[in-house]
Amino acid sequence: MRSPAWFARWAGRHRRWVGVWLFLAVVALGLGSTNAAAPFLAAGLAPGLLATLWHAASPVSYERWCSGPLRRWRWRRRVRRSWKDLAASCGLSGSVAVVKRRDGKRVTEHQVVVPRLRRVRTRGHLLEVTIRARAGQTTEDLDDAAPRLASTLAAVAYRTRPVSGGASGCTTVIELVMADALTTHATAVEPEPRAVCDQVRLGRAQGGGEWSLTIRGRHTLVAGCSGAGKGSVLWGICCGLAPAVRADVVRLWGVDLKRGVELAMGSGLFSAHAYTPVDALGVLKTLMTVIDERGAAMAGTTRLHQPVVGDPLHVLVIDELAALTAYADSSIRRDAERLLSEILTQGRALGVVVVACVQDPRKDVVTMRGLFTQTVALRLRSGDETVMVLGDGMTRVAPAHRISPTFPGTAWVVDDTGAADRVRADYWPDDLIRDLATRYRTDVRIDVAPPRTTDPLNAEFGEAAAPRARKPRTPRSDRESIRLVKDPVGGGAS
Ligand SMILES: Nc1ncnc2c1ncn2[C@@H]1O[C@H](COP(=O)(O)OP(=O)(O)OP(=O)(O)O)[C@@H](O)[C@H]1O
Repeated sequence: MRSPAWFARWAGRHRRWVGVWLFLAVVALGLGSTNAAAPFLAAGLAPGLLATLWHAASPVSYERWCSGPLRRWRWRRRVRRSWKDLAASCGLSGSVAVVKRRDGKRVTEHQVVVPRLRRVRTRGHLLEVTIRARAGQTTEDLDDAAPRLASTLAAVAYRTRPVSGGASGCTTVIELVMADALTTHATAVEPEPRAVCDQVRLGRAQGGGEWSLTIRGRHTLVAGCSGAGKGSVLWGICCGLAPAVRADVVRLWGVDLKRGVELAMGSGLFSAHAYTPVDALGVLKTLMTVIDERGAAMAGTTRLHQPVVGDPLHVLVIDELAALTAYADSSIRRDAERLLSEILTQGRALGVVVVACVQDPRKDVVTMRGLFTQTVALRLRSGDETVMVLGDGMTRVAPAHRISPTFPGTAWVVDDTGAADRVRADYWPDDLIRDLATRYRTDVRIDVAPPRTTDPLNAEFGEAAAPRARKPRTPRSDRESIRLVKDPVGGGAS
């Protein structure tokens, strides 16, 4: 037997049917005078109607109303009503001298002028304030006032963006995040069974909207210290692409030098995987072959590869890039850096993209950091690391080093407009990954193990794979003879 609260919640979810219930109840009551069964029908409909009314009057709905439309209305009203005061306290107001004639005398009055408030609107947890600069003010002045406005209105975060079109040169939108939607943990849900490869949904943005990441035509670097939640971003991408993997519109290549602990869980999604440095070189070399073949086929025809069934987008997923580029054996490291740099510079347009995770984003660890075209900055250890990952001047607008360890999966990203946004990836439980990897298993398996023979094409791998033969030591020359050769003046050298 369901509880009344359950009925209330159910009725609340289906409240759009309340009109239908009302209509049917009225019809049933109307028929009641002629049809003996009608009162019973009305009695059957009445609980649903009562549940709906109860839900509408319940404290849950009142709270939802207060935290939803009412709260948003209050935010908007506060800005509109006290705009002059807000502008003055944020340093946006100024004064102009106006000369007037009073009783035949010239009087100079000082008038307070504020930038014009063009629009105030709310979207989810976002309060958007569109401001047009007053005379003598620049959009930089408006940008500088944004943190002050955010703190005056008790906003959680803020960002500014220019307005496009019209008198855009002097108009700015200040987006204030009024409530933090990212404090709650969200578990990922299975993706729609559509083969999409352009973008994948990874989680939520701080304004309450969705966070999606573009995959096609981008190389992605996911940086974050241990426990920052790189796994959520990695599996969000792999599992989001799962329907496309099954349809062979996308092929995933996995490199996990942490003994495959992470990627082996969803191995069914990967056409090829490498859990040792030597196999990783095999994966990179095979992808270079794909690039060479595609380059030859696409030359003069198209500039961006269009993935189709059988001619897919290749996504190379590397968990802990540093294991390959910094901590591997020096000969492997050298080859890996060269091959990966080539893939990063040539692969994007040819339908070969890289998604790499790294704990330590320093240049000596990830030498090709600058070749990635988009970055996701999860929790980092210092402001310097934020600059390394997101770029100069980003510590103020996208402080990834200030993300709390209690909110794993939270990251700062820079969107296509160049504005920074705080996002949180959904969590992917192991069971869901395994289940998806079984159901969307790829039929394409590529063997990438480099042959350990003397095949001239794979000579470099053979060399890297096999332990190098030690060079025989040159016998040391006699110290005396060296001294004599170096000192011809002393005579008797020959
Ligand atoms: N999106 C998320 N939401 C909530 N919790 C998460 C999220 N992502 C990860 N976590 C939690 O944080 C823990 C660490 O996550 P994860 O293993 O992905 O971190 P990592 O950055 O890959 O760390 P490492 O580099 O050490 O492997 C997970 O066990 C999980 O409990």
